[in-house]
Amino acid sequence: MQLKQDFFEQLEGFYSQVYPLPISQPHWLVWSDDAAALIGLTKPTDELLMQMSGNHQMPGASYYAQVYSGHQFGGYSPRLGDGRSIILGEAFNGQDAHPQAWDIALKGAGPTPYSRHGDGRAVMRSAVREFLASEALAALSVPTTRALAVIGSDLPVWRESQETAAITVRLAKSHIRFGHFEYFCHSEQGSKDKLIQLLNFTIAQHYPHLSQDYHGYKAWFTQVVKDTAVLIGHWQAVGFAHGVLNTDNMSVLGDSFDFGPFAFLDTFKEDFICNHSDPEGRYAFGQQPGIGLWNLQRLAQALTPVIESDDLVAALNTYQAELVKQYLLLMRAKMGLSITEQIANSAEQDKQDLDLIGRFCGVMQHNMLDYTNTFRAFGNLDVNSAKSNIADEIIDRPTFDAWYKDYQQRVGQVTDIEAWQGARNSVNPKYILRNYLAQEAIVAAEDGDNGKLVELHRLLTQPYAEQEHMSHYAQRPPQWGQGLIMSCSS
Ligand SMILES: Nc1ncnc2c1ncn2[C@@H]1O[C@H](COP(=O)(O)OP(=O)(O)OP(=O)(O)O)[C@@H](O)[C@H]1O
Ligand SMILES: [Mg+2]
Repeated sequence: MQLKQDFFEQLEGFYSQVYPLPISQPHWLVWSDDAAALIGLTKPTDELLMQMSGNHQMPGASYYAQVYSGHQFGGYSPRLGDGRSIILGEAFNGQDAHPQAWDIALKGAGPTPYSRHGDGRAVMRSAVREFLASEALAALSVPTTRALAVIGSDLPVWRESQETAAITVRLAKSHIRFGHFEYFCHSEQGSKDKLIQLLNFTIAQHYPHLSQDYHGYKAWFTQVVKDTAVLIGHWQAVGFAHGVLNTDNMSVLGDSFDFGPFAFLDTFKEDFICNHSDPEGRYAFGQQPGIGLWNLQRLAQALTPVIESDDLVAALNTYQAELVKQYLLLMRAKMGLSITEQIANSAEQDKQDLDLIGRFCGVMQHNMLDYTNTFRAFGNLDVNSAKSNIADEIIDRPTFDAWYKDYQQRVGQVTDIEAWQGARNSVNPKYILRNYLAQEAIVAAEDGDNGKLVELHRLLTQPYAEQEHMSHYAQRPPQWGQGLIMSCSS
């Protein structure tokens, strides 16, 4: 692993230098080999543990917290910033010819100038949830930040009751959020130069094919619109609810970012709310596409000193089509709706397929079916047969049967049924990070046994594989774990 310091060296005034406060009795709770490989690390050594828990200094690290603001639940917070996350620099695998650099951030490393009333810490349950969500989404090919490890400690922290602190070691291609641009537009008014400096840096680092001029800025914003649409298309298809889609939790790269009260759907419910602090459902599952656009509008507003309104609006107008395109691509694969060139270019076919998908979602909702398991059942479906075995639990049979007839007609006669089923199993996961599974792993870890956590992480790195003796992890939640709503306190 090697470290560079582009953000730190080139963007003075965009962060505060601050050192982690050491934690006592640090220990590795869980580690991701896959994430480690991204930056050329192989194993969790004792020295890395001391460095990433803030007990030893890491050679070449800079230690800083970035400043940003953001719209939270619709209202503008003029100054947020990393209140509990300290970035060490940009790490890369020195062996690669063209390495991707990843910021290393210690989330929960202690107070910073942006901590306001917070303690700068993260509790173990939230550090574990961030780790599992990052690595599970990555294994599902959903754009996301990554997590290298969780470091446990015996440091007490207070939330509703006493808990212990932990640190998630986060890897992100960038930590630049919509909120960074909002800060330099609204909170540091008159700092158009800084806005442009940040834009140029972002483009140079992450979009080197774009020019650092008006033409490039426009193209860049159009790309952010697209990447955000693609991200949300992924979430809607995989059944992921983020829970806190404030603009300070939106990465400009379109990666899933900041995992708090998120949930993967168990029972399909369009208006499912996973965040205890969101009784009105601003961030309910089905609201995410609209919220993605609302957040992009806030980013657009912050860019008005640099980009003409007409150009911003033109870019925003591409959002819906991009999202639908991505969603259709993924849903057609999940359901085995073939895509020929003719289909790919037919707006009428898009409409018909969206209707077919929507009717199926209606069936799932009405019959309270499990989202993941219902799609996984397409891998056993004899689609040539007039009788479907997708789900036994369907109560409203006539609606389903009518749907199934139309579905069969769209799919047509399948000649190689095994190949067709195999293709479904390669895109419909058997294992997802169900909230109750995370909860069971956390409770065991709080009792000093991280075995379940390690096993769950390993399982989720191969979500499409059958994995012998693991089928119990694919079960719907027991009663206590149904519709778990997480609190924001973390
Ligand atoms: N325990 C804490 N101490 C200090 N600041 C905190 C604490 N918890 C949250 N914050 C700050 O409150 C704001 C909103 O928190 P939010 O939960 O969105 O982010 P986060 O989970 O802390 O971090 P990130 O967005 O980097 O993943 C951020 O500025 C965050 O740094
Ligand atoms: Mg956040």
